[in-house]
Amino acid sequence: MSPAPRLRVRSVAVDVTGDLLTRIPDEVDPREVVTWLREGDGLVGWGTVASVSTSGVDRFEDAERWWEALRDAAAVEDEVRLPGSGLVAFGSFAFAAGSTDPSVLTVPRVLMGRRDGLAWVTQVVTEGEPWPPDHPAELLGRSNPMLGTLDPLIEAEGSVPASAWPGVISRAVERIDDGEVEKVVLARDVVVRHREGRVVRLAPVLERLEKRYAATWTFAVAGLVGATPEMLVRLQAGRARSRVLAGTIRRSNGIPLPSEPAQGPNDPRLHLVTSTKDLDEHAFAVRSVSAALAPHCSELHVPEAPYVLELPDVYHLASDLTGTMASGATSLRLAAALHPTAAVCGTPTEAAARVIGELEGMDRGRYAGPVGWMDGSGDGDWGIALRCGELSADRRSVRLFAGGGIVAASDPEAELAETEMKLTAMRHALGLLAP
Ligand SMILES: C=C(O[C@H]1C=CC=C(C(=O)O)[C@@H]1O)C(=O)O
Repeated sequence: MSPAPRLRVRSVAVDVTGDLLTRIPDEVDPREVVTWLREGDGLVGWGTVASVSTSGVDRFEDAERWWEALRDAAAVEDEVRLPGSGLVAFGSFAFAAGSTDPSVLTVPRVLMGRRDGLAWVTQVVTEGEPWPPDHPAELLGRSNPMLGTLDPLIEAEGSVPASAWPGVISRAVERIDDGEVEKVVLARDVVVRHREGRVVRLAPVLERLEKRYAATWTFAVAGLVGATPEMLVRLQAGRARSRVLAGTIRRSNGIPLPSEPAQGPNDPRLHLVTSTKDLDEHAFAVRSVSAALAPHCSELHVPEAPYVLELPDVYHLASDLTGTMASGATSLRLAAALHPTAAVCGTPTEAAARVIGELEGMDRGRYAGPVGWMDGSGDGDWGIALRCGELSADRRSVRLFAGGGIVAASDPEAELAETEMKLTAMRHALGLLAP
């Protein structure tokens, strides 16, 4: 593991209107773009001033140790003092300890933030490096004229062809019937390439995700890009929150949000909240999150019943858990304690992870792992990397992922359809589907 450098950090309040994504310069390496956005607020940055790669079972602890050393050595001038100002690291962690894809914590050179009408720019240099010549506000005067232009892409099958997916699900249902697991979450991938073999630009993809999926967290970290509706854990001023999702039904049509009026007995939302299969799937996920959060909290509120979260393509069963922290753990440590929840792995966890390894036929990489950011106080947001794709090392292709929770009552064809619905977010953002 590389030693942590000494950093100088300054955050300055600025005026900014419009989309933060328009400020990402086109010449920036797409794997160095970092984003965490929701409804226009959040963080957008680029460049790498310091980063660490970790792997294996200690990937979280090693990253946290590096972060502590970096933070302790950094000289920070922060006139903003909001969550996300000052020294901030973005992170993305592999789903499995055995993954060949490294986990990453990275500190961007430039980070723009906006929160409740206040905006700021953070710049970071290493000790001995000069500050960039431009005033931070000048960064905000620029906008990328190529942002609306999508790259021409083509899609190919991933590790397991779609036609073979129902067979994989049937094998999972057999393992459930045999009593090996109660629930297992299985995922598949598809690969998207630049038609002309060029680098895939991420900023236009992020812009489309942010516009269409306003209720999700649009993220980019080290080439992993997506719009996740699931918050693994948010830690802010001693309060921990988690949004648990599991249980999905397709929206009947593309009626725009906000909430459609009830459509009577055929309303898919009604079907979802009364479906034993989905409620069971959801209950496993809530139990796994509350069991992992409870040891860190003096008080934990777990809702008795889920609500329906509405996204443009699907409805999910959702539960928001809130707790008062007692352990003093950082947001990253909490994310490590919670990962993998039964929303992305299964129940019991170890047996489900084994079944995933045997049936999926692929390395998930950082899909379904924690993704997010943390500031110098340890507060931060860690989502679960869903509805996402990972840019290849040569930046010319993106692997998209989608999965679903399998329980005894799961229907293999319906599970294939569910992964197709979940792939819609990235396919749309990449321009593979009509608007
Ligand atoms: C595993 C995924 O979704 C999870 C999150 C919400 C609903 C899920 C479900 O209903 O199966 C999954 O647990 C995915 O999007 O790839």
